[in-house]
Amino acid sequence: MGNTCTTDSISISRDDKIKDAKIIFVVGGPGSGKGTQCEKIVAKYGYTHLSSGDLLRIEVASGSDRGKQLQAIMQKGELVPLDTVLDMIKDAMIAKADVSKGFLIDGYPREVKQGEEFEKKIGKPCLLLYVDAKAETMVKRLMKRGETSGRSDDNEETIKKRLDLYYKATEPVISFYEGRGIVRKVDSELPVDEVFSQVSTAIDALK
Ligand SMILES: Nc1ncnc2c1ncn2[C@H]1C[C@H](O)[C@@H](COP(=O)(O)OP(=O)(O)OP(=O)(O)O)O1
Ligand SMILES: Nc1ncnc2c1ncn2[C@H]1C[C@H](O)[C@@H](COP(=O)(O)O)O1
Ligand SMILES: [Mg+2]
Repeated sequence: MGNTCTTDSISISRDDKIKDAKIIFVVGGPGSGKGTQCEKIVAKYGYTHLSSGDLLRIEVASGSDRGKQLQAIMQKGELVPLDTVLDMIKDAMIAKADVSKGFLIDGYPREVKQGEEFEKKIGKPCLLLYVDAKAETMVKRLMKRGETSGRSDDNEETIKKRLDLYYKATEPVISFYEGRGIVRKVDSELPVDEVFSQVSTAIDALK
């Protein structure tokens, strides 16, 4: 049997390890505050934070050929191929499955197709946290972050492309999951702790 890890007495497929995992999608525009809120969720609830952007940047930092290709795409503010990012998330989930209380999937899905493929290959989310902020606020935050982040996409030209793509490709994801009744919107114009209070209410309401 492929894709299997064997112990002394039982065989557990890699997919089985995450099939019943608690999954929370964290979606919002670039610079809306997804990563900031995820850090606070980790501290309070002990969930595992997996940011698709961070996973991609790790690959870029490795200097691999694949990392170089990814860097070129991200620098332009475009989306990397679906299979690449989904495989990275799945591998990271499996690696943490034995110790994880639940997964925060930050920055994914970026388009409806990504959500559909995630559900086919991994499982269904129980909540979509929608971190909402105005375009103007997001641009200001990213320009400020760009002074120290070292992120090659935190510059005016790429920020504009990331924002355009967010409105075109990612906002439909929110409508898609609203149809399922699992979207909880938080107002990320507010100070971080006030946003987190709304986030906590949404998480505490989960069974
Ligand atoms: N509620 C807030 N009020 C003020 N500043 C905030 C707030 N939330 C986040 N920030 C700051 C922290 C960062 O410097 C910047 C972007 O936040 P961050 O959490 O990194 O966004 P993000 O993860 O959604 O962006 P990206 O999509 O680019 O990864 O804004
Ligand atoms: N889910 C994703 N699909 C395609 N491309 C992605 C995804 N998550 C991140 N990326 C690429 C494209 C983004 O502009 C950069 C940075 O992501 P971020 O969430 O802002 O850290 O990575
Ligand atoms: Mg982030």
